[in-house]
This record gives sequence, structure tokens and C-alpha cells, in this order.
Amino acid sequence: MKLLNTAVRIFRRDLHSVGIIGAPFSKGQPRDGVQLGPDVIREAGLVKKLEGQGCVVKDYGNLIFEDVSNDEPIGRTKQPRVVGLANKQVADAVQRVKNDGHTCVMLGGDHSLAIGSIHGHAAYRPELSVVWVDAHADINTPLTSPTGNIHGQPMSYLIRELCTKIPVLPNFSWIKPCIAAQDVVYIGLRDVDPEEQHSSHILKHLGIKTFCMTEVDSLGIAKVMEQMCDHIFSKIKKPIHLSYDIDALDPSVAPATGTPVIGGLTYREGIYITEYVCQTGLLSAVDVVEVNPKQAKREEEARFTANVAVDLVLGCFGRVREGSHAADYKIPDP
Ligand SMILES: NC(=[NH2+])NCCC[C@H](N)C(=O)O
Ligand SMILES: [Mn+2]
Ligand SMILES: [Mn+2]
Repeated sequence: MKLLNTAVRIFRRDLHSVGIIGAPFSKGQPRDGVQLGPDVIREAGLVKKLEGQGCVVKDYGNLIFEDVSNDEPIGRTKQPRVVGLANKQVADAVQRVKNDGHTCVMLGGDHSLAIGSIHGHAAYRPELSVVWVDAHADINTPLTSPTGNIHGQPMSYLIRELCTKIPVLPNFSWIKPCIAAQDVVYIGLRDVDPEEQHSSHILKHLGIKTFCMTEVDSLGIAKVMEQMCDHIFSKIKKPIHLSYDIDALDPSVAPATGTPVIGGLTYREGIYITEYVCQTGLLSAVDVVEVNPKQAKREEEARFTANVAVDLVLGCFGRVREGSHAADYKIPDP
């Protein structure tokens, strides 16, 4: 039985075919450096380590984003034209990776890129559930945002029930809300703006599910993940889009990020989430965003944060802590 289990697990691990897109984009927020995320995550050995655990990997490289001159704010919303344009590119790239048959990994970049990533994913699989792991809800609308930064708003453009609340923005007209509130789950919240909280009260009535850090503390991460799955799989089993903001983790674990918030997930809780989502067999796309090496106080912090980002991706694709080396691993001769 043990042997059979192992064989099944190795077989399932070998099935992972991963398509990586780098999205070196920072204009959904004001801090320089988050555009370096894709490169530092790759430099931490992402591709080799995925292959080492038996994945087949295709790296599509980095997207090249065009600049937009005179990108004046619309109301409070900053740099809408360049964000809208970049996200259209991300959406097309994610759709292509899905068409090619891979599980998509989008390396950000700031979290505004989830607009394109989820939209492109939904163009391929119209029925999705979204697992949003973050200190923040990122569900401000352009009208409620206290900062005007679009990385604090992506969910508001995607949720169908909110579409009447969204004003028209330049280069945003291609975005069609494609996610139902009841198909969204949040994990790790601990810094929610007043208006976001208000609108998530409404969303709670519409069926959005949130596990803030208080729930992580009271239930434990294992129960959180069980209940998360009960919720998203209560009707039909939809493919999962996992949108992982590195700032969901505690700043002691992932310090190199633009909006760190104390009191976050431990390394083990963060990894457990990925292992659990992997085990559902329904993971279809992952974003890893907001790694910003320039926010590190020391070089070591930047390297550490990138390594953690790599470990999250590995957890999504079959890494188990008991060991998950490729099936064809040969023990070296003495
Ligand atoms: N993806 C992030 N790190 N988002 C932080 C958002 C912070 C704040 N809630 C805002 O709307 O600006
Ligand atoms: Mn965040
Ligand atoms: Mn975020």
C-alpha cells in the first residue's frame, strides 16, 4: 500500500507541466524595485528546482511593457493607462500559456497584475475559483482607494457583483468582470481599509469568504484550508487561481516587499497553503507578486525573500517536506 501510494504520488508529480511568465512591472504602486521580482525569483533557482522535483518547465521569459507618456491620474487613480495596457499583455500571455496546456506561473511585479492574470485565465476557463493569499484585500474601487494605487484594487475590477461601482478608466475597457463573489476566498488578511471592509461586508452577504489572521490563529491553518475547500468546492469543482502576495507572510519571513504588515503567516503556514492547494489537483494558475529586492535592508533579506517565493512555487507543484526528488534520481556511486 505504501509503495502504491508512493508510486501514485510520483506519477502525479510528473504530470506537472509549468509555464512561467515574468511580468517586470511596478506601476500599480509607487516603490521602485518590484519590477525586479521575476529576475530575482529566477536567480534563486526556480526552474532548476522545479525540474529537480520532476516538473516539465517552459519559461516564456519576461514580458516587455511599453511606457505611456502623460499618464495623468484619473481622480485619485494613479497611472491607469500604463496599468491597463500592461495588464492586457499579461492577460494575453496567461491565456497563451493555458492554451499551451501548462499550469501558469505569473511572477510579478506588483499585485495590479492579477487583473490581467485572472482575466487571461478566465478567458481560457470561464469558471474559476480564486484563492487570494494576502495581508491586504486589494478590493478598493477607484473611488474608495485611500492611495490611488491600483495594486490595492485588482479584485474590484474582476468581481461581477462590483461592476456597477467601477468608473470608466482609460485602457481598462477590455476588462470584463469574470469572477463571482462566492468563488473568492481570502487568506491572511490583517490590513483592510475602512471602505474595503465595508464593501467586503456586502461581499460577505454575496458569499465571499475571508480567513483573516484571527481565523488562522483560532482555527489553525489546516482547518482554514479544509474550510476553504469546503467553500469553493461546495457546488462544482472549479479550477483554482492562486494569487499569492508575498506580504501575506510575516515580514520576518519575507521582508523584501513594499507594504509589509506585522503579524503575518509563518513560513510553515505559507508553505502549507501551497501544498494543500496542490493536493486538490485543481491548481490551474498561480501569481507570486510583490517581491521587491530594493525594499530589503540588507542583501541577505532580498535573497531570503526570493528563496521563500521559490519555495511557495515548489509547494504548488508537488514538493512535499518529506522529500520530493525526481523519479529518475540516481544515487551517486561512492
Ligand atoms: N498588493 C498590495 N500590496 N496592496 C497593498 C494595498 C494597500 C492599501 N490597501 C491600498 O489600497 O493602497
Ligand atoms: Mn498585500
Ligand atoms: Mn496584494
